[in-house]
Parts: sequence; structure tokens; C-alpha cells
Amino acid sequence: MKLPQLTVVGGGQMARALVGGMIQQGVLDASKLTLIAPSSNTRQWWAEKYPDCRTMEGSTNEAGESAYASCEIVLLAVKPHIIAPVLSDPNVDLGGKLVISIAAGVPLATITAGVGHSRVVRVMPNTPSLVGEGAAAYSTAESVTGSDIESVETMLGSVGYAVQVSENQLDAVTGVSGSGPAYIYLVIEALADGGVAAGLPRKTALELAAQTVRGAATMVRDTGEHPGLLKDNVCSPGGTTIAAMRVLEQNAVRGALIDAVNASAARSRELAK
Ligand SMILES: NC(=O)C1=CN([C@@H]2O[C@H](COP(=O)(O)OP(=O)(O)OC[C@H]3O[C@@H](n4cnc5c(N)ncnc54)[C@H](O)[C@@H]3O)[C@@H](O)[C@H]2O)C=CC1
Ligand SMILES: O=C(O)[C@@H]1CCC=N1
Repeated sequence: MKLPQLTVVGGGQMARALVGGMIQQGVLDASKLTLIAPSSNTRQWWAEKYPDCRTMEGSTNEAGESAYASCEIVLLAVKPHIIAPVLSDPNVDLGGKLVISIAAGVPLATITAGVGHSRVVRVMPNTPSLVGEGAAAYSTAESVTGSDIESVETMLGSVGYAVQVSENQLDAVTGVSGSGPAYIYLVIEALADGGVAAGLPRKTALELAAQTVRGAATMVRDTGEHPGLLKDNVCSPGGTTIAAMRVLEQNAVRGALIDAVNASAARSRELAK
């Protein structure tokens, strides 16, 4: 399935990852994209990267044309506190459009009230969408149709894994997979630092660390084995890994990750207020 005309509000990091991923995966033609961005640097970035797309500073241009007139889907990719000002702009008429928000914490009820109808989907994606390895969850408001869900699944499925959840689970999703790439980048950076400390060149240490994280993730996903068992398989009796595991447990890495996920989920709940 090819996506219809799409208008994206906000051209920052997550829009670049998600929409860029959809263009690269071939489900969206750049010629069907209108990107609204108040920053000229952002518009220039999109125009250079995807010359066929249309960029606009606001919801209308000097000729009075609306950024929304010909689109079927609108993707809200601005920061959570910008959602309300965007939706209260008198030039923004989202009647008859499927509206998708990726703003962390902003409830469906807030978006449907601002949009004026409930053909609205709330998504929590993540930035590895850019390379086709995203992880996303979504929840729908009441007027969303089967074909709308098909569009959302096409968008998210083209750039990785997608799952429908109940809205009250989206804060937890944010804690695990929305914010999650940042935790793993920290782990990769720290593993590479450890390799450098132990004598490896930086580049070699970073390649080994990144491939190890990728390999371990693929093992969990493809074998279906419990991660605890896969961990045990690495720990030879009296060997190197169990010595390292003891250090990780002494430093409460497990508890720190659990607390990190919960801190992100709690912040997501706070953003709803
Ligand atoms: N960065 C991430 O990994 C993830 C972000 N999100 C959500 O995505 C949304 C965007 O986050 P980022 O891309 O990280 O932020 P960002 O700051 O990189 O991008 C937001 C963009 O919106 C633009 N903007 C501000 N006011 C605007 C307006 N009135 N109309 C159009 N554009 C406007 C800004 O100039 C900026 O380029 C947030 O709501 C966030 O919660 C969700 C999942 C992951
Ligand atoms: O940090 C944030 O608020 C956004 C939402 C999830 C990932 N980045």
C-alpha cells in the first residue's frame, strides 16, 4: 500500500526519523508530502533531502493556499506543549482528515477536542524508524476506521515493529521503546569506553559494542528464548562473563534500568496535565 497525501506539522528529530524512514522504505512518495516548519533551517533541510516535497512556514502560504487542503492524513510531530497552539490556529481545519499525533503524553481526548472530531490516532514511535528498525505502539479514538488502521499499520510497519495498545499503556510504551534508544546508546558508548580502557582502538571498540547489542537483540527476537537463559549461556562456570555480571549486579544496573523506564513513564503522565 502507498500512502496518500500527507501533511506533517513539525520537521524535527522524530519527523525526520519516521517520515524519512517511510520515504526510504517506499511507502510514501516525497511528492505527496507537505511539511510545515516555522524554522527556515528545518525547511531547508527537508527541501535538500527530499526535493520533491513541499515545505511551508505555517498553515497557509502567501498565496493563501492551505497546507491541509489536499491531504488525507495529518501527522502532528511537534513538542507536546505545541499541540494546543497548532490545533487552535483558526487556519487549521482538520475536518475529514485522519489525524495522527506522536506527542508524548498528550491524551487522545485533548487531541480530539482540539481537532473537532475523533478520527485520531495517538502513536509512540522511536527514532530507529529512520533505519527500518523502529518500535511503535498506537491507540485509536472512536471514529477511526479499519482503513485508517491499515494506513497507520502501513506507516509504522514500513519502518519497524508496530502494535496496538490501550491508551493507558502508552506511558509505559514511552518508558520502554520511545525513550529506550537513548538508554541503549548510553550502553553502547559505555561498552566502547570500556573497550578503550582495556586497550582497543576507539573505532574497533564501538563497532564491536554496536554489533554486540544488535546481535543480542536479534537473539532475543529470533530464538524466542528467555533473555535470562541466553545470558546464562554466555556465563561459563568460573569464567569471564560471570565475573562481569557480578559487577553489574553490585552496581544495580537492573534496578537502574527499571527505574529509568518508570521515570520516563512518569514524565509522560506528567505531560498530560
Ligand atoms: N525524539 C524522539 O525520540 C521521540 C519524540 N516523540 C515526540 O515527537 C514530537 C517531536 O519531538 P522531536 O522531533 O524530538 O522534537 P524536535 O524539537 O526535534 O522537533 C519539533 C519541531 O517542531 C517545530 N515547531 C515548533 N513549533 C511549530 C509549529 N507551530 N508548527 C510546526 N512546527 C513547529 C520545531 O521548530 C522543531 O523543529 C514530540 O511531541 C515528542 O514527544 C515521540 C517519540 C520519540
Ligand atoms: O524525550 C522525549 O520526551 C521524547 C518522547 C520519547 C522519546 N523522546
